[in-house]
Amino acid sequence: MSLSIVVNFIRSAIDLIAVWFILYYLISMFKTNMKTMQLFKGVLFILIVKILTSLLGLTTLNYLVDSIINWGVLAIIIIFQPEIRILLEKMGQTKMSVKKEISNDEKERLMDELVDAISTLAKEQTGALITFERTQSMIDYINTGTKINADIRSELFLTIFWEGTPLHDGATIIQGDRVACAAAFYPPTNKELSPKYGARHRAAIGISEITDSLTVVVSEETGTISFATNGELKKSH
Ligand SMILES: Nc1ncnc2c1ncn2[C@@H]1O[C@H](COP(=O)(O)OP(=O)(O)OP(=O)(O)O)[C@@H](O)[C@H]1O
Repeated sequence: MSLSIVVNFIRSAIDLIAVWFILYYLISMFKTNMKTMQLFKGVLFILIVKILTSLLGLTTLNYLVDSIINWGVLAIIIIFQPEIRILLEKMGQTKMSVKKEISNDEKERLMDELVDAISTLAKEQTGALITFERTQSMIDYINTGTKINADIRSELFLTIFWEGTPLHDGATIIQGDRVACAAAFYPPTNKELSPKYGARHRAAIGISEITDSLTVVVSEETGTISFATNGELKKSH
């Protein structure tokens, strides 16, 4: 008898700890993404209403909440398809396709090219958005732009972001030692930002909320260089 009580207690404890871990994991993944955080709050609200309507016996309201839940699941899957994919990728710790080894000399050359490009863009006040792919694949966003697959060269960035070219609108994505694309479109953030930040900075923060990438933004208005990662924008000094 007492053994079954102990077994039941252990079972309940494992159950609770597992739920706690799942919730903690989901919240820590969602907290940098306003869109998914709002969804999370919405789902929590509906669940609370569902529990209350069941407890209080409010049958009509309960029926309404049930319908919202049934259709809502389908709507969430459709609306949040990209986020769900990223979530599953993160859970499975899916890494990018096999990375090419880059020698130290080559890394140094790439750095010089990038520093040269970004400082020239800033000096000339040419607006730019350059994203570095990290562990999560950026392929969905590369597909929104024009594929380039070019070597990293300072002149290439100056050409891409020159206002006279159709490619200057949007973001350039770097995968390893290659410039994968130009003119990519990012979902902008919904965060409240200072009015001095427009669509370019919103796009940079937006992509950093849903991927682990790093984005460099050069402001056309001020020539300021900023970096967006993990849903945060930091100005360079
Ligand atoms: N969702 C987006 N994805 C990618 N690029 C975008 C997006 N929205 C805007 N851009 C880029 O930003 C440019 C407009 O920037 P805007 O002037 O509105 O932003 P800003 O944050 O005020 O930047 P700046 O300081 O350079 O003026 C567009 O021409 C386009 O190149």
